[in-house]
Formats: sequence, C-alpha cells, structure tokens
Amino acid sequence: MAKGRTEIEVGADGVALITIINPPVNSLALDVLRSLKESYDEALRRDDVKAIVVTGAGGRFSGGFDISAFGGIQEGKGEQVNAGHISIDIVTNTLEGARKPSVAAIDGLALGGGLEVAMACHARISTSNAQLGLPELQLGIIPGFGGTQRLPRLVGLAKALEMMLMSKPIKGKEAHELGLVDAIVQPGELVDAARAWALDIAAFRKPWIKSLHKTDKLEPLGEAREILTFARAQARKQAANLQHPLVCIDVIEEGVVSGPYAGLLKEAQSFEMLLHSDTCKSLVHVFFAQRATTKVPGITDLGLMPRKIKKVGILGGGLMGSGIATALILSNYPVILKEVNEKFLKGGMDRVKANLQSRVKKGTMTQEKLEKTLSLLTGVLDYESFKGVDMVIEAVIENVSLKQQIFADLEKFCPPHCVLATNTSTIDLNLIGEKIKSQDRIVGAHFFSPAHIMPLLEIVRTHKTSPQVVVDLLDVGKKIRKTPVVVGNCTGFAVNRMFFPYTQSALLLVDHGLDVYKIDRAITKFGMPMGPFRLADLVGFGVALATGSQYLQSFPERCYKSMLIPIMVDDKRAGEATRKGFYIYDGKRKASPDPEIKKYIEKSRSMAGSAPDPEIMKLSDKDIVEMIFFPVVNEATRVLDEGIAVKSSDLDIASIMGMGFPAYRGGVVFWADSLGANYIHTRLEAWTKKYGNFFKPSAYLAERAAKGLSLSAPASQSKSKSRL
Ligand SMILES: C[C@H](O)CC(=O)SCCNC(=O)CCNC(=O)[C@H](O)C(C)(C)COP(=O)(O)OP(=O)(O)OC[C@H]1O[C@@H](n2cnc3c(N)ncnc32)[C@H](O)[C@@H]1OP(=O)(O)O
Repeated sequence: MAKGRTEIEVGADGVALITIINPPVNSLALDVLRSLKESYDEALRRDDVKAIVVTGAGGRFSGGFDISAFGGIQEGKGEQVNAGHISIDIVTNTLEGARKPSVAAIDGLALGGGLEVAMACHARISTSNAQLGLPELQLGIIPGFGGTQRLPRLVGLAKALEMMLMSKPIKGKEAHELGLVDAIVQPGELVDAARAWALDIAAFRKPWIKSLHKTDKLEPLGEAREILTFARAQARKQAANLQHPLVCIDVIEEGVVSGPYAGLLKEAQSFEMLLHSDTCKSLVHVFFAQRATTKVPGITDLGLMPRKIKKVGILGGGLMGSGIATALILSNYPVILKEVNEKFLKGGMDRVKANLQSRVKKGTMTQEKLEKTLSLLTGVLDYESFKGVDMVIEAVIENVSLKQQIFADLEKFCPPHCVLATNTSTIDLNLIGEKIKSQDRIVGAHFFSPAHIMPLLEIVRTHKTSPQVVVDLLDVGKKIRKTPVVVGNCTGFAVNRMFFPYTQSALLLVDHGLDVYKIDRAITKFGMPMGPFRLADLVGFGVALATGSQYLQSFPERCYKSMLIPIMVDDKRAGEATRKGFYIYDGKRKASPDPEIKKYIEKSRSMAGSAPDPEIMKLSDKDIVEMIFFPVVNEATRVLDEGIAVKSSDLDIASIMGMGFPAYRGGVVFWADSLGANYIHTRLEAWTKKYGNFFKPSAYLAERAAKGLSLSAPASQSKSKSRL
C-alpha cells in the first residue's frame, strides 16, 4: 500500500491545485514524492493548466521527509532513498525548472523537506502562525532537498545559518519580514490568494523567481566568509563532538563560493554520508523515543479520556513548588499556592514572579502578559480553598512524616476526584500514602529543577494508582510542554535510581587514586553538561548525603560509600551554595579547581583503606567514561528488569532530559547497545573482581550478554519478566 499521495484538481481558472496527503503531518514519504512528480507532470502536460498551487491537507503543508523511513535506509532494508536524485530531478528540475509557475500555500507547518519543496516554488503565501524551518540538524543530517542553497538566497546567510544550526523554525509573520514568504493571509483565504498569485506570475504581473538563482540577499563574499568563520567557531564551541553542523557550513560555503549547482551536488553527497552516521541513528531514535513516552501499555490503551483539570493546588513555595507553579500558570492553569506562614508564602510568590520577570528581561514575555499570568496565582495559608482543586502537587521538603500528615489533610479537604500528586524525588510513594484511604489517587509528579525550564516530568505510579489518574497527569504534563515518562515506584524511581552510581563510581575512582578534575574533564568531553563533581557541587552536599543514605538503605549490597563528602561537610564545604565544594566559586559562579581538596581526599583514602592504584591512575578518558557509565547502564538494566520502566527507550529519554546524557548518543541504553551487552558485562565482571560488588553485573545484563541479545530487546525475547 502506498504511504501517502498527492491529489491534483484543476479549476476553471486554470490553476492546478496539488495537495500533499499523508496524515498526520503530510510527511514526504517516497510515495508522496513520486506522486508529487506525477501530479506536476500532469499539470505541465495539460493545456487547461496555466499555473500550479501546492498545499498540504488538513491545515499542514508538510513536516518534511518521512523520518520513519530512515531506519530501513540505514539498515539497507526496504527502498533506498537517493536524496541527490530527488533534489535535482524532482525539486530543482520538475518544480523549480517547470515552464509553468507554482506557488506554495503554507498553513500549519513547512519543515525540512516540506519547506524545501515550498522554496522551489516561485512564490510562497503563508498564514501568520505557520511554522517554517529546516530542523534537519536535530536529526544529525543536513537539509537534503536543496535547503542549504535556497534558504541563504532567500533570507541571507546569517539568518539561514541561525535557522539551520539551531533547528529553530520561525513563524509565518517573521518569514514574511525576512522575504522567505511573499504574503501573509488568513487561513480561509490561503488557497485563493495563492491561486491568484500563481496566475499573476503566469501573466507576468508578478515576478517569476527561482530561489536558486537569487543573489540579492547573499552577503558579499568577504562578509560571507566572516559569517561562516564565526558560525564554525560557534558550532565547535557548542557541540565539540558533532560533525554535521560543520558539514552543513561547508556545504553552504560551497554554494556561496562555487555557485548553487556545485552546492547542490555537495549537499547530496554530504546528506548521504550523514544519513548513515551514528549521530543520525541516535538522534532519529531519540525523535521517536520521545514521542513514544506517552504510549503506556495498560494505561493509555484503555480508551480513558483525561478529565479536565481546572485548578491545581501546590503545597510548598520553595524552589520546586514555585517552579512547578510557574510552569502551570504559564500554561494557563489557575494555581493555589499554600505555605505555612506569611514569610514563606511571600518568598514563594516572589520566586514565581522572579521566574516570570526573567522572561520579560529576555524579551520573551511582555509586562502585560506577566501581570495576566501572575493573576492566575493565589497564595493561601490554609486548606479552605482546596475544596475547589482538581489536582494537588505536594512539593515540601523530603520528610516522610510531614508528607504523610499533608496527604491525610489533603484527603480531608480536597474533593473526592482530586488527583493527589507528590513531587518527591526519592521517597517510596506507598510510604507517603500509608495513612490515607485514597491510595488509588496517589501519584508521583517528579519535576526536575528548575521545574519551569527542565523538560522532563517523571510520573510515578504505584500498584494502586488508578490508570485514570496517570492519564490525567499525562495530559497536564503535555499541556505544560513537558515530556512525561511513566515509571514504577521504588527508591529514586527511574532517573535518580539509574544515576546514583554515577557519583558513586566517581568517588570510588578518586579513592583509588584518580584526580577529581580529570574525571570531570573526561565526562564533559564525552558530552555531559558537567562532570559528577561539578554536579555534586551544584546539587549541594546536603542533598547528596540525604539521597545517598536512601540508596544505601535500599541497595546496600551495591553502594559504594566514600567518606569524602562527609569529611568536606565537616569542614563546612557543602558545594556551590557555600562557594566551596570540589571546586571554589567566585561571585559569578565560575568554578575553579582547588588544590586544597587533596587533604580531604587523602583522609578519605585512608578511611577507606585504599592506596592509589597505578592502573586507575593511568586510565584513559575512554576507560574513565566506561567506569563511570557502565554502573549506570547496569542499574538501568535492573530498572528495566523490575518493570520500573516499561521500555528501554523511556530510560533513554529520561537520561537525556533528566541528567543531560548527550542526545546524539541516543540515551543510556541505546549507547550501551552500540557497545554491546557482552563487552559491558565482561568489563563489569573484571572490575567486580578487583574493586568489589559495586560493579557486579545484574542478572538481566548477564543473561543478555550470554544470549547475545541487545539490552533494549523486549522482555519476550529473554526470560526476564516485568513485575509491574
Ligand atoms: C531531505 C530533507 O531535508 C530531510 C527531512 O526533511 S528530515 C525531516 C525534517 N522535519 C522535521 O524534523 C520535523 C519533525 N517533526 C516535528 O518536529 C513535529 O512532529 C511536528 C512539529 C511536525 C509536529 O509536532 P506535533 O504536532 O507535536 O506532533 P508529533 O507528536 O511530534 O507528531 C505527530 C506524529 O507525526 C509523526 N511525524 C512528525 N514528523 C514526521 C516526519 N517528518 N516523518 C515521519 N513522521 C513524522 C510523529 O512521529 C508522530 O507520530 P505518532 O503519532 O505515531 O507518534
């Protein structure tokens, strides 16, 4: 069966309307592209056609080339794509080179290949809210249907580079100001306006412009070279491990220096090369994994519709509570913020205001919008108004008995349908809900700090949480633009549990002789935003010790207990907040290594009874990365085996969005599979013999290694069973 098609309809005015049809986003599958060419051929053949309009069905022009075809192409299965052929034969020769003019009528979105098709038309009419962009770099590739050549010629080099390198679409209104589109009209008038424009071109009343031949927007060569040099430096600085942004700049440069046809050829070769790169495979995996997090077997396949959440109550206006309140009011949810006294309440309300004010300062929010948004927030000191809320999110300090009391109160004051959510990051939800009857309404809403900025929302369900409550929270999560990941209940849930060995292995290596800063350097070079020691400083040693003790209680057989942090806390070094941790900090939060930490390390080593180990001291960066991350992978396999996460791709997204694992490595489990279960198992076994049970491979890992299975293969392929 064909995957998508186009339809052609010729009107009495002599305009052929070609509509791209491939729901939900009219992606350009190979069948669609073939059909587009056939429709063009028909329009060019027919004498009753004077001009052509291309549009997309259902209010969306096109979301670009069909990304779901990438996997097959990369594995050499199914129909192979020849992007160069499509770019030259269909887009350049058939569309742009046609002897009849065509106009793109853009509503909704024109992204990637979609915008490339539109740029090959001789004019573009758009609605003001349509999104136009070339986001291919977010998939590890570059535009492959001529976008690297046409966009700079339509909007200038500097803007085109920004749009491609940042993968950031612009709205129709801005596209019009830049000259990417020729007119903005209301959605209802779009096709008629495009028809009239196309006829005007055919009658030479409007210019017949081929984007590829335009030169007026291109900067003079000297200036262009400067822009390209600057862009290269920025790309290297922002993502030192990535090749494709630099390739994109090279391809654009080829077009500027040697002309658009040379540029098109280089684009085609580079696209082909990048399509098969590990970076592209990883980023395409991330694209689909992110969209799969909201598909939860046994929850989202029951036909349940989310209930309307009209008002949300938040307990606690600290850093987390105020961040959550900010996220909610920004998406138009009325919020009641409860604190225990006037002083704390004012502090919480001020924090929300400051979060919004920083948007005003950055120019992304007007003062008027700030006032309107803030009016959705009400501060209270008692539970009186909680009888009108549909969801509460508790965000007080991590104290079990306090939380138990709060939930007992909430059960009394909130209506019986109200969702009872807690933002705890580690405490077992069954413990929190121990004293109440409505345990089916208890759910975890674990936000990451700062809650109004970080994209992940870990939704924690217990065995008793009703699917309806999870569906409700998933809906709120999506509405506040978070990526929700649904996980089971255990100490640390999925993200923090997977990552507790991250700091512990780093501490183990230091106790065995490795330099703190060498570890952080190796880990940031690998692509993490910061190494384990810089992260510990940021989080604060108080939190690190409190959560560390929870893991020690829950998983004593596989925790590494270093004395280094407690020794430093004894000396009043508690991380960035005290300006002294593993690093020292100046007033501008700049971290510098501190030679003083040597004395704490020596004390920690002597308490651990470990002497510097020459083998550890000469570890390469690759070995350091593996000794830090293989224990993380090991814990991830336990999380999978216990059914805490239902699919490995959820852990990939959780590791990327919760911990900053580099997306271009596909997430923790995807990366581990690229190395192989057997390799990881062998290394962990060897380290277990030398350094103890902290490294002991899980049964899941051992089984997959023995059977030659990937870690992400579904449980049905091995005998491991999910327990949720
Ligand atoms: C040669 C060319 O230069 C190469 C290319 O064109 S590569 C493609 C470039 N285009 C892109 O990167 C755009 C990718 N898509 C998106 O950013 C977003 O999906 C969007 C802005 C189009 C729509 O967002 P939104 O409305 O939130 O819906 P979203 O859930 O993301 O997508 C809806 C469905 O369409 C699918 N989809 C979106 N874009 C797709 C594409 N280009 N190919 C195949 N499927 C696509 C999604 O996987 C999802 O499927 P599902 O319902 O089965 O999970």
